[in-house]
Amino acid sequence: MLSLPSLAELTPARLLAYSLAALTAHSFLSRVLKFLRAQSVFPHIPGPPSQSWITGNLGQLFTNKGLPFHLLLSERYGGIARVYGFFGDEQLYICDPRALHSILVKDQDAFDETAVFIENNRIIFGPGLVATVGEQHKRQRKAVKPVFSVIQLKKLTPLFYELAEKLCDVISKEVRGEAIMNSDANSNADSGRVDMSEWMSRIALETVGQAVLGYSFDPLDSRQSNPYTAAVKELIPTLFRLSIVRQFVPWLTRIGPPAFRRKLVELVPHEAVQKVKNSSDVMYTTAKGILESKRKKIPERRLETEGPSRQDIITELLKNNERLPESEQLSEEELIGQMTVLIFGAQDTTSSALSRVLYMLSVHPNWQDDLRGEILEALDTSDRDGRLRYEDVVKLPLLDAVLKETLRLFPPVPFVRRTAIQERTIPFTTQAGDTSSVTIPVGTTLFVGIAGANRMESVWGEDAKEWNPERWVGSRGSETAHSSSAKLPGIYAGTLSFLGGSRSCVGYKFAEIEMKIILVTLLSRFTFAKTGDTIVWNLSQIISPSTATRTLGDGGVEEVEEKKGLPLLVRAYDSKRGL
Ligand code: HEM
Repeated sequence: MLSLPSLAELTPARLLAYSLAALTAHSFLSRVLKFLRAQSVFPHIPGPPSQSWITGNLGQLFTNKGLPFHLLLSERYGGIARVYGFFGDEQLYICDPRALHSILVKDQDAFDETAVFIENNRIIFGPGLVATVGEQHKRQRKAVKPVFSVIQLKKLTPLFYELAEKLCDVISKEVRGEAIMNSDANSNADSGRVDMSEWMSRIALETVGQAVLGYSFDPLDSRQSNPYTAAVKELIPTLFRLSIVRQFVPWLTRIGPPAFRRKLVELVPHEAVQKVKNSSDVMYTTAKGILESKRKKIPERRLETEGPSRQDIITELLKNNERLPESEQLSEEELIGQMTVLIFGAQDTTSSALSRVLYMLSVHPNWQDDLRGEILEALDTSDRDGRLRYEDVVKLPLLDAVLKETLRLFPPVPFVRRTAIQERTIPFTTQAGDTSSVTIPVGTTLFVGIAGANRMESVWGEDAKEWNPERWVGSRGSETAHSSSAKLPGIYAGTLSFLGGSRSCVGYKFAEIEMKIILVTLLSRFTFAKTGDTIVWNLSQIISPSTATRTLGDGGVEEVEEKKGLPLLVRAYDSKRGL
């Protein structure tokens, strides 16, 4: 029989363990009661049936094969669909431009990041931009935004080139090595099979490491990666695997002091939880070390004059921070938080976008040829030793079109979530094209369907689901930019790929110029073609490519084995022969 402990047996640890159990049971029971009692909060909003009475549609939304389900929601149910969370909790999946304008811009103070997002990020990254809300977030944005100015990005342009050129040199070596191995085997003897997503991931981390922290994580010259690289790479997929468990983090953070919670996490016998804890520790310790070394240089005023770190973003941030009134300054922990968050926010997103561009160009060789032609012509007329100026790179029309179209159709972050912190009635357009509205009660979870919104026919026209960079070129380009009747509230080319409003991507201009310089450099030196592999794009909060191989397993059952990567046939481009 279960017996209650006597008072003397109630040690602090036991008390906390009982509190945790009581809290979880209370939350579970109140949700079950709500589920049993509830009438629909959104009876007029269509949506898919719940898959499970415990996890609703969460299993379909948070799986690495979930992207088709995300896209299906807007295709089948229009701009607003009802989906289910835990125990019948009704949530809204929103792609409608007017509704999104309310949520992200007009009524943005009424809709904030979810507690799950904030609390998880606070534990993993510390109190940086993605782990704060309200006034604290506003204060941090004010301090961080200026360090991504065009002036600062222009200063970083030589660094972007330096790293892109280094990347080309190592890829050249790899291609030559592969070509020698293939020389008597096939007709592609001068091309090599190269995993371009691996290289895009490494260049993205090295670029953000050097440009943001003034720190080299990966000299791009060996297969070895340092503990920080491994930590950053493992973090997003591991966190995505824990998506459903992470929903409970906001309750868990109410239990006991941080030291106790840390002990609890250490005791959890789960490989993924321990991986997240280790990644978080490595990122924190590295960022703290870098910040300390930069701080030491401040009194000696050596920050402006030292080697490659002279233009990095954290140095700028430290200098700006010193100039702010004390009440607006970022604390030490907030600065460490920004460092980790900037690296984390920049790496997988940029690498995903670059991989997708290279893949699309290998699927559409005509576009690849035209784009290379544009780049070579610009380089021919440039007097800058094989490099274009910031202003010239930004202006290349085909490059701009290819990047915009790829980010529109394949946004690396296909959705984010928000929670209503104040009740609001927001407008939307029904599937029949009528104007309607929906009242969103406090506590409702909303999905901002970035990928779905970026494919809405009402915004992008009948060819919304096609990859067609032409829509951004010439007169059609200005139509796309200006004359659409329904507009999305995004900061980048009217797409939601970098979101919009006060929590939009702070590094989008950085990402844009970085990606353009990497593409200019790669395309002027190589051609990219498809291999025979089947490429699948999986969701782990951020989209990434894998190869899928079908085999016949025991009993003749077909099995699919997936391996992360994007192999492409890479060949050195000879500008004289045009090959
Ligand atoms: C193709 C590349 C990128 C894409 C598609 C992208 C996309 C996004 C999106 C969708 C958000 C909103 C997240 C949310 O609300 O939950 C975001 C936020 C953010 N991004 Fe990016 N991003 C990219 C590159 C970068 C880079 C290069 C940096 C930094 C150097 C960066 C730093 C951040 C930060 C700090 C935030 C949080 C902003 C805030 O909450 O105030 N991102 N990004």
